[in-house]
This record gives sequence, structure tokens and C-alpha cells, in this order.
Amino acid sequence: MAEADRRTIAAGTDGYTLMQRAGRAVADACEVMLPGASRFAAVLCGPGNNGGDGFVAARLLKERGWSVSVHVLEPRDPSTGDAARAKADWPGDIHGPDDFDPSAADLVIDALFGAGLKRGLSGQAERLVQRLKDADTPVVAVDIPSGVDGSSGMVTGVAVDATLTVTFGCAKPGHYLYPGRRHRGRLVVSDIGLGPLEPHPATMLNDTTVWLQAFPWPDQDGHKYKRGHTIVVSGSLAHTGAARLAARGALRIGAGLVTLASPKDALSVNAAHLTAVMLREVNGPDDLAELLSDSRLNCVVMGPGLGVGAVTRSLVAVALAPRSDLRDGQSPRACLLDADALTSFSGDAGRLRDLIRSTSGAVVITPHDGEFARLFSNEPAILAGSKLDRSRKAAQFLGCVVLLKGPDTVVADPKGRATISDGGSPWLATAGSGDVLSGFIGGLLTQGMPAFEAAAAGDHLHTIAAKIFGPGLIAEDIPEQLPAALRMLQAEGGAAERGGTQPLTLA
Ligand SMILES: NC(=O)C1=CN([C@@H]2O[C@H](COP(=O)(O)OP(=O)(O)OC[C@H]3O[C@@H](n4cnc5c(N)ncnc54)[C@H](O)[C@@H]3O)[C@@H](O)[C@H]2O)[C@@H](O)CC1
Ligand SMILES: [K+]
Repeated sequence: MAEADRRTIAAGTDGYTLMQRAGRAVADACEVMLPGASRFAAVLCGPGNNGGDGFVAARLLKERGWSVSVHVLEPRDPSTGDAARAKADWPGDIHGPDDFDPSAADLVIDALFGAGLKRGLSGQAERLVQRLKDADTPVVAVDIPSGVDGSSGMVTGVAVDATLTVTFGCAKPGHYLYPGRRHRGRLVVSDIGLGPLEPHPATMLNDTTVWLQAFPWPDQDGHKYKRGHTIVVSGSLAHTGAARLAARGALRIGAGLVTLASPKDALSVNAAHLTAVMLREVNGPDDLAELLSDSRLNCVVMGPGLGVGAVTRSLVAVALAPRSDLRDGQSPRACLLDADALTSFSGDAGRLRDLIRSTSGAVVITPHDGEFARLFSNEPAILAGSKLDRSRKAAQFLGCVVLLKGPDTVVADPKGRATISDGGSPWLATAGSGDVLSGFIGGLLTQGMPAFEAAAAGDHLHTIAAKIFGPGLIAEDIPEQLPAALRMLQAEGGAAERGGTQPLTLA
């Protein structure tokens, strides 16, 4: 973001002009939020340019008839640069923090600190923010709620709870990553004329613009063998449901064929629950190796309900085994590892990395936070940092795509590309929903979708399907909502082809 700012200034727009535009965007948002007359805004201005934006907004609101009181942390703040100029242009009194009474105001503007904050609020700033949190007054945050780290969403100590956040140029990761996401209220991204961002952004909001171009719509003249064949490995008798959920997900999202590889003891229970999904007896790694000698089986999904231990480790090794049997035109087999397939490598991520690096096919792993922490328990450097950092480091370490689940799911690839999801559905916090997600992504890999795009698309469609169903959702419902989600996607695909859209960069 600072880079975009520098480019804009280099291209002829000075910093003070940008600050005027930013302050105007904030003032406009306040007017939309509180239309009417006799409005009173209290504006908290910090020592940097965030505070400068606050002074500009304060002046514009005063010109528009608002009563405005401005408060700074220290009398000398802000003392340099554009922010000092904005302060000098403010025509009213400047108060200290002790005069700040949030409950007397109709609205508070939080212009204390911007997205570059790297340490927790302390002292006067902390006390001021705590007083604001204790009041019930609506808050408009400038750029990001003060106390939230814009690049990670992390909060050390207190952070402002905004009703609305106005940011500039593009959103920041901290607007979407938790806990920052919880603090920002509604988000408005204002175009203040910042320079163009990199043509290949590293961090993107996960929406259709990231992956729609790569979505594997079936060909008009296609047949099921062309759409690929997914193998889902089932657990034993008492643990078969998870694999069936994944298998149904893979079939719904368009895999041409799906076969459940089931141990003998679970065959009859699996058979009793399957119709379009096929069934094959597979008792352990040797049987799986024999099944996979058929090179048409081009994706394996394993982990859900599989059990933790040496057998699962061997099954993963078989699925990732190097291949010499590929004929011309055949693509290598992709692999989706989730749940027990990851927990079986707890504290031994190096072994999993060696297996992944030996395969020529695409690999996606889909851990939740607990599985991620167990897998990398011997790699403390990977466990440090924001969710975005951790996902990127894990992807680079393993050499595969990592999808780290949560309401702010992150998908990262080894080259550093990453997406953040825009809030899942709270109804997805239900048993088996992750198994369906494995199936969705596996089904897309089966159809040849590149791994990063497949993971992002699977996650997005999973959320859309859950939102379509709404309250009362259980995992079985998710694949059944996919047709409606795909119809929406198809309509959007047509619109995108006509209009052309760019991914939403998060800088
Ligand atoms: N393109 C851009 O980036 C633009 C940015 N603008 C504004 O500029 C802001 C960024 O300005 P700055 O870089 O000056 O950042 P801030 O306004 O957040 O201020 C940084 C100052 O606060 C101090 N500080 C940081 N963390 C602290 C803590 N925990 N406790 C006490 N003091 C702390 C720092 O030492 C520094 O002096 C943005 O948030 C935005 O509001 C706009 O004016 C227009 C364009
Ligand atoms: K702020």
C-alpha cells in the first residue's frame, strides 16, 4: 500500500491531496451513516497520517454543519508532514484525551492508528480505546480499527470496535483475517486515486475472479471418462460416513466417476449407502497400490475417517508414489490430503514433505488449526506469525497448496500466492462439513483444475452452498446445494466473459 502511495506521489499526486481525498471519503461515510441535522462527532486523531485524515474529516464535517470536537493523545500530535498541515488547517479547538466523552457524541471517528500498527496499544491510547469500547456510540474507523494489524488481523491488547471502516485504494488482509475481521464492521473501500497495484497480486480476496477462468465446465461433447475418476479412501466399519460425504461432494462438483475404496469390513455398510458412487474392496496399502496401477484414476482423496497411524501413513505414501506408467497425454495423479492423513504425520512434516516432493501430481492439504499445529509441531517457525504467514510458510515447506480452514480460510501456494475468504457461514461449523470440502476440491482436481484455483474454488462454493441452505445446515445438505451454487457461477461466468474482472487485491 505504501508502495502504491509512493507511485501515486511520484506520478504527480502529492500526499496532502491524497489525505484530503481520504478525509473526504470518511466525512462522506459519516453523512451516509447519520443523515439529518444537529449531529455531533468526536474525532480521535493519532500522531501519524491516520490522524491527519481525521483532521481533514473533522474540518469537512464542520463545514457541513456538524458539531465536532477533536482529541489528540499528545498536544504536539501530529507534528510533522501532511498530518501537521491537516492539523493546522483545522479551524477549531484541539482537546486532550481526558475531555473525550464518547457517550455524548452521535458518532466517533477513530483516526488514532492506521494499518501499519505493529505493537499493541498502551498507555493513553489504550485507555481511550477502552472508554470508546465501553460506550454504545457508532464508530467510523479510518483505514482500519486502531489496534488491528493490517497485514495480519492480529490484535495485541485492545482494538476499536468499528461500525464502519473506510479504507483507501484496496482492502488489507487485516480486514478479512480474524480477529481483525470482528472489529471492522462494514467495510468501504474508497478510490482516492492511488496508483495501480501489481498486475499479479500476491494476496487476494477469495472470490470468483481468482479462479473462474480455470473452472472446468463440462464440454458440450464430453463424456464421463474425460471428466476424470476420483478415488476416495474409506475408513473402517465404524468410520465410513466421512469418506462418503467426500465422495458425494466430488461427484456433485463434476468428477466423471467416483469410487470409494473400502476395507472389507465396511463394504456392506458403504454399499447400503451408495448409488452413483462406485465401490471397490481395498484392504490396506498393497490393495491401494494395485488399484492405482490403473492410470485413469487421476485423483485420490484421503484422510476423512481414515484413522491415525502407520497404515494411513503407508496409504499416503502409495497415493504419492512416483509414477513411471504415464502414457502420452495422461496427467499425473492429484492428491487431496485431509484430517487423519495429516494427523498421521504429526511432528513429522518432513516425511510428508519428502513424499509430496516425490510425486509429480498436484497436492492440496486442507487442515484446520488443530491439524496444522499437530502436523508442524516440530517446525516452530511455521507455527509463528499470522494465518497468512503460516499458510504460506507451510506451502513453501511442503511444496504443495495449503488450505488452512476457518471463517477466514486461507489458501496459499508455494510461490506465495494466497487468498483469504470473505467470512464463511457460521452453519459450516458442523460435523462432516470439512469432508465435503475435501470432496469438492478433489472433484475439481480430478477434472484437471490447477491446485491453487481448485482449492480456492472448492472453498468458495462450499461457503455459497452453505449460505444458500442457511440455518439448520448439516454436512449432507452441502453437496445438495451445489447445483444452485453452480448455476449462480455459470451466470457470473457469462457476465465475466462479457465484462472482464480483476481479482480484488489485498495489500
Ligand atoms: N496510500 C496511503 O497509504 C494513504 C494513507 N493515508 C493515511 O495514512 C495512514 C498511515 O499513516 P502512518 O504511516 O503515519 O501511520 P499511523 O497514522 O498509524 O501513525 C504511525 C505513528 O504512530 C506511532 N505508533 C504506531 N504504533 C503505535 C502504538 N502501538 N502506540 C503508540 N504509537 C504508535 C508510530 O511510531 C508513528 O509515529 C493510513 O492509515 C491512512 O489513514 C491517507 O492519508 C492517504 C493515502
Ligand atoms: K484507525
